[in-house]
Amino acid sequence: MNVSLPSRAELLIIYHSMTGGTHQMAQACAQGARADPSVSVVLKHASQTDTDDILRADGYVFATPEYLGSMSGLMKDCFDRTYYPCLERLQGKPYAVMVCAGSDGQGAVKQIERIVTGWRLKAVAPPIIINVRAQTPERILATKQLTESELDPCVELGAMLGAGLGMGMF
Ligand SMILES: Cc1cc2nc3c(=O)[nH]c(=O)nc-3n(C[C@H](O)[C@H](O)[C@H](O)COP(=O)(O)O)c2cc1C
Repeated sequence: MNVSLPSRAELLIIYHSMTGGTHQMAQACAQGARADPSVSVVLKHASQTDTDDILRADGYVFATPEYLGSMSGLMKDCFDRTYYPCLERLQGKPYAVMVCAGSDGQGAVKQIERIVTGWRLKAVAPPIIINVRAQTPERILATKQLTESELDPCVELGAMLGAGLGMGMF
């Protein structure tokens, strides 16, 4: 007899990072979400994320660095490749945004919010921006090491999304 188990809700965390900060944020978020074993958590680099990944998921975290006042080029490339194939097919799914920035971060948040408004996604948490206080070329290009307390909000965001998806709350 074939017994098909109900499929687990999936949280897709899409990230890009050049000097490590956003990657750590995305990993912390995944760690928080994995506290709920009923949810499948997929952590994917933006360059490896395609339309099928996005269509399959039940909720999203978009994690990007802020570069030159906007999201990173590879994160934008991910939206460029998937925006129209996913249009009208994601209505009402929950999302959150995380940005790692040198001193600002608002530009990247605004851009992502505009794009996913087109997808009719539903924001379920305020954006998280971590500022690494990097404003000289040396500090900007240095590998980032975020502290546990800086990353705590990312873990909490993941836990909230994981629990919410697990319970079918969104
Ligand atoms: C080309 C470039 C442009 C940047 N522009 C901005 C910016 O407009 N605003 C800002 O707050 N930080 C800016 N930064 C700083 C980065 O956001 C910061 O270094 C952050 O750690 C990047 O995330 P990552 O460590 O995940 O790569 C810039 C960094 C680079 C390399």
